[in-house]
Parts: sequence; C-alpha cells; structure tokens
Amino acid sequence: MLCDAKRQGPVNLRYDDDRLREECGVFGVFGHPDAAALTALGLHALQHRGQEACGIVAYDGKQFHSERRMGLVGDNFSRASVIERLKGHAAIGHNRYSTCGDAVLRNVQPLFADIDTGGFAVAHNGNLTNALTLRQELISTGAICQSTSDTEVVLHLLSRSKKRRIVERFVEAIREVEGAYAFVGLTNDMLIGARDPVGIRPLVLGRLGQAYVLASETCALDMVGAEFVREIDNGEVVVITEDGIESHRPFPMRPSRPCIFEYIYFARPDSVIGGRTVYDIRKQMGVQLAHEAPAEVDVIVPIPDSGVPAAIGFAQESGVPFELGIIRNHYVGRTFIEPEQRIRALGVKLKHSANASVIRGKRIVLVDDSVVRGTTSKKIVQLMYEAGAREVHMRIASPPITHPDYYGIDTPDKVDLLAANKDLEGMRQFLGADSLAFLSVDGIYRAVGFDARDARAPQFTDHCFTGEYPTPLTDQSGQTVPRQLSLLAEVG
Ligand SMILES: O=P(O)(O)OC[C@H]1O[C@H](OP(=O)(O)OP(=O)(O)O)[C@H](O)[C@@H]1O
Ligand SMILES: NC(=O)CC[C@H](N)C(=O)O
Ligand SMILES: [Mg+2]
Repeated sequence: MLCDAKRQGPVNLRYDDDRLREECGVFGVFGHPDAAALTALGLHALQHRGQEACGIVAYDGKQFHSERRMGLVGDNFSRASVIERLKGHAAIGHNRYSTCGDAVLRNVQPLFADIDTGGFAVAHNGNLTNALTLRQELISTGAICQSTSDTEVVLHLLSRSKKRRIVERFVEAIREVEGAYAFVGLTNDMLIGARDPVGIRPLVLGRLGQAYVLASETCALDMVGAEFVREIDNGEVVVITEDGIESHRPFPMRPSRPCIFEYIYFARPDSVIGGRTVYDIRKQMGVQLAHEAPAEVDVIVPIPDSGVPAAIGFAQESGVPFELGIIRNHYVGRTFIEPEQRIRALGVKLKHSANASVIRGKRIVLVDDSVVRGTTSKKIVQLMYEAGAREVHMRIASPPITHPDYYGIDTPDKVDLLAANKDLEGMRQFLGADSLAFLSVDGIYRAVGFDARDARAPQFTDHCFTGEYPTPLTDQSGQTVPRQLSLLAEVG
C-alpha cells in the first residue's frame, strides 16, 4: 500500500493500483527430509491468507531450488514431479496477496538473492511503510531492483550490510524497515523467523520430531502434524540451525500490538492465538453484539463464511433460532479480495443464494464479521427481501471501518470505505436494512478477553476502527514521490 501510488501522485508514477487485498501466509521448515512436501501442505492450510500466487524455495546443502507460480497451492504444488525438484532438508514457502507490486511472477515470493555470504530467500507477510523511500535511496546508489515488491528492499539492505554474520546483516536490515512483517528467511545453514517490533502480523513456532517449523498460523502446524511450541514474540528474531534454536531481541522491549483483524476475519477459525481458538473469540464477538444491539426477530442468519461463528454466538446469547438462510457456493473464494468492484459485486451474487424456506415471512437478523465497501451486505439484504423476509436487520461483529490499512490487509482508500463516508443512518439506508448496528471497539476487546481498550496503551493494532497507527507511515506522508518504479510491463 505504500506502493498504493494512487495516494501519491499522477498516473505515470504508479506501479501498483488500488486493489482490495488481504494478507499473506508464510511457512518454513528446517531439518526434515521432506521439507518441500511439508511446506506445500503448510501452504495449503494457509491458502485463505493469499490466493494470488504461491512459491517454495528449498535448500539441499549445495543449491537452492525455487518454484514460484501464479494461482493456488493445490493447482501448483500437488504433483510429485514438482515437489521432487525442490530437494533439501530445509524450505520456506509463501502464499501471496499483493499489497505492494502487481500480481506478476517477478513479485511472487519467496524472493531470492545471491549475496556474498551465500544464498538468501525471504518470504514476507505484512507491508513495509517506508519501502518506497528506501527503494529510492537504494536505486539512487546503484541498486538494480528485480521486482516492485516492498519485500525486496530487505534483500538489498542485508546484501549491503558490512556486518560479517548473516544474522547481524539481517538484523541491520530489519532495523531500517518500518511497518508490519512476519518474515521467514532461508540461508545455506539456517532458517530465520522475525516479527516486527509490535508484532502486527502473526508467526508461530512448531516442532516435528527433530525438525522445526515456522508458520503464520497454528492450523498449518496441525496440517503437518507438528506440535505447537510458542508464538514468536514481537520484535523477536529466531535462528534455527543444526545446533538448535536461538532467539535474538534486537529492538527495545515494548508491549505487543497484534492486528485485531486476524481475530475478526483473516485467521482460520481453528487456529489458536494467545491460547484460544479464533472460532471461540468470533463467537464471543457475537455474544457481545447480542448484548449491545439485541433485536426482536424470529431467526438469526449468518453471512458465510466468516460471519458464521459470530452468528452462532449471537443466536446462543439471544435465544433465537439459528438457521442457514444463506447457502454459500463453495466454488467462489473470498470476495473481499476481488480486484474490481464490478467483479466483486458479481462474485457476491454468485457466492450467496437465499434459502427461502427458512426466511419467508420471517423477521431476520443477518450477522457478518465486517463491512468494508458494503458490497456483500447490500446484496444480501436485497436477496433476503426477494426471498420473502418480512424484516431484515443487520448486525456486524466489528466496529465500522473508517481508516485504511497499510500493514498487509489492503483495505481500500477512505473514499471506498462505507463507514468513512456515511454515518450509521446513511449506511443503513445504503444497505436497505430495517436496522443496522456494529459492535463497539470495547466490545471487540471484551470478546478477546480484556475489560476494555486501554486508550493509553492499546492492546491491539486497531487503526481500521480508530485511525491510530502503531508505526510511522513514512511513504504515506506524501513526501515520497516515486520518480519511476518500473518501465517493465508484464502479464501475470
Ligand atoms: O463490505 P464488503 O466490501 O463486501 O466486504 C466485507 C465482506 O468481505 C468479507 O467476506 P469474504 O467474501 O471476503 O470472505 P468470507 O467468505 O471468509 O466471509 C467479510 O467477511 C464480509 O462478508
Ligand atoms: N499481504 C501481504 O502480506 C503482502 C506481502 C508483500 N507486501 C507483498 O506485496 O508481496
Ligand atoms: Mg464474508
């Protein structure tokens, strides 16, 4: 989004457009003969975090082997012949949703560089908010960038470092970058994992026999049969070698502020964060919502998929029957991420159909996890009326999204965010519902286990609702204007 050049200047300066994207998934394994196969399985479990492209880099003791492809993991890494080419006892992998740089092959991760200490492959979940500024400095002193991805600056920075050891070089590089990152890196003899100083994006450590595993979410550890060891701390760098694991803390200690949206929408419900399943937390969001905004209705209807756990919580708390009033087509993915509004609207139509038999003549509450542009909710309210609902009430299990994200989610600019442009009544009218309510900010914190948001030291990164960004936004300040990012036109 730094690269969300729409915010930064005239059209010919753009190297990325303003697409609505979400996250990425990272995975790494060290010390296992089937490293690439495990990585493919891990990426499979993390597919919900990125569906645009995927890649694996493995190291066999002599050479690195890389496969980077556009599309889904199942379509690209299911054949034995592909996995057999990725030889080695160590591997890292990535599922991509681009936040910076187009969806073209040269931006697909893991990115790889030959530096004078050997090879270095890196996979990144997050978005660097000073990458554009750094990139310009690098280019002006002779760097030749191979991609338009924010992640690439890390490779340049560590390659230029004068430090001797690769870990020191990596630490020096990440001290230069701002924003959000969960990195996994692979060198000739180590697997590295790192989280940014406030821990915006997640990263967990697992153990599989003698091997170590790093992954964005615990659902990927479960997939490969690894046992959960712990979350990587905010600001921590872990280094895994044949001798075991060591931990470095290169930043001053400060409280963590993970992204609240992991709980609301991104993470898979069976993943565990902070000792609780995301499913349980989403259900609690529904419970809180039922307290804050009850409704006199006959049926609670979830908006699949992400709205389902909150709707269960809402129904259980209010004692109103829960019915699948919307049937989801499983061959349509997450519509939040579709690049164009025209396609997104069609996607929503394809994805959801009314189950008229449980709706007709009824007063219903629709429960969803979030409203971004309002495309989903508007379409579904209409669908419910067409199916014969008597009253349609909307309940959203998170607060109104009023501010853009710059940390890897890639919500749109303010101009496209429904809640940034309309008040509650304006939104209700736009959606066409009989009533509309959102969960409060404190309600979200209560669902996650706190009494309330601590205004002086917020426990989460919640800028989408509050406008409080936990890191500098150097590129977004408007002072960096890219001269030229890439002249190379590519097709995905
Ligand atoms: O207001 P909008 O711009 O329509 O975006 C909000 C919708 O997008 C997400 O669903 P998505 O279809 O991406 O994924 P899901 O199947 O996991 O719910 C989210 O769960 C909301 O339903
Ligand atoms: N969504 C993400 O985490 C994206 C990672 C990185 N910024 C990219 O665009 O490739
Ligand atoms: Mg949804």
